[in-house]
Amino acid sequence: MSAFEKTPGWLDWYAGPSKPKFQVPAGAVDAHCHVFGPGDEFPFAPERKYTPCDASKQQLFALRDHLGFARNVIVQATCHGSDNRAMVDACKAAGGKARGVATVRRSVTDEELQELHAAGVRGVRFNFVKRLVDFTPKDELMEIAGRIAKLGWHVVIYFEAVDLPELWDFFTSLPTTVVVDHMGRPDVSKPVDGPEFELFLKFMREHQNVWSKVSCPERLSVTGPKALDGEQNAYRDVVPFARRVVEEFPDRVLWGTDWPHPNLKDHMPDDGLLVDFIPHIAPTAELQKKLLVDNPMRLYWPEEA
Ligand SMILES: O=C(O)c1cc(C(=O)O)oc(=O)c1
Repeated sequence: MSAFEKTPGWLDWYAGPSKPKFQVPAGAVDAHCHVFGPGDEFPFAPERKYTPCDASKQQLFALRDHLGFARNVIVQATCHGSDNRAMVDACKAAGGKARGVATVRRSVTDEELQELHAAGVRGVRFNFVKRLVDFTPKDELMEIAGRIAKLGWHVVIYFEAVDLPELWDFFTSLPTTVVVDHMGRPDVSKPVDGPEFELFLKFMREHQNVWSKVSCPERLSVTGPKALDGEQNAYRDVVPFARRVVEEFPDRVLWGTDWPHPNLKDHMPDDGLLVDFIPHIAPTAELQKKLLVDNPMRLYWPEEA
C-alpha cells in the first residue's frame, strides 16, 4: 500500500495495450511521457494539484519496447513539483535511451543544473495551466530561461489556447528553442481555420524557434471515437488540427504518448491504438520519420543526429 491516496476518480493507465498496427520507424522517440513516483520511493510534491497512481520507470520502458519505440523524453510531471528525482532516476536508468525535461526554481544552483545535464536533462518546463500549478512570476521564468540557454537547453511551455494572446509577448521573447505541449490545447470544436488556431499557426510561422508536440488527441477530442476496442480511427476531430501542424512545420514537430496520461476523466486510451493515430496526422513515410526520429534526435541527441 502506498502512503499516498489517489485523487478521487483517478484513472490508472491502460494495462495490456494492444500491439500497434502502425510500425514506427527504426529509432523512433516517444518525446512526451512521464513517470509518477513510485510515491513510496519518490514522494509527490506537497504543492501538487493531484495525486496520481504510481507509474514507474520499469513500466515506462516496458511500454516503450512494446510499442516499438527506441527512446523516451521524460517530462517532469507537475505532481512532483520541482523535485526532479523520479524523472532523473528514470533517465539515468535508461542507459542513454532517455532524455529529460525538468522543472526548476530560480534558487537552482549552477551545480544542480550541471547534474541535471549529466543525467540527460535538456530542457525546462514552464506551465501556465491553472488547474496544474500555482503562478510563477514571468521575471523568474525569464531568468531561468537565460541560465538554461547557456547549457543549450530549450523551454517547454504548456498553456491553454485562450491564454496565448496574453502570453504571446513572454513566449516570443524566450531566448531558446520553445516547444509547445499538445499543440497549445486547441478547442477542436472550433474550426481548424478559425481565428484561435490561426493564432497558434501564426505563432509558429513567425517564430522559427517554436516547435509543437502534436500529442494528446485523447485529451483534446470532443467527439471521439475513443482509442479503445481496436478503434483504428480514433479522435477524428483532432486529426485536421494535428495534420495541419505536421504538414506546415514538418521539421518542428514532435510526438509522444503522454503516458501515463495524467488527469484524464473520461477514459484511458489503449496506447497501442494511440500509436495507430500517427499515420492519420503524418500520412507519408517521410513525415513520419521527421516526426518520430529526425526532429527529436536533433533536439535531444544532437551529438548522434
Ligand atoms: O493536462 C494535464 O493534466 C497534464 C498534466 C501534466 C502534468 O501534470 O505534468 O502533464 C501533461 O502533459 C498534461
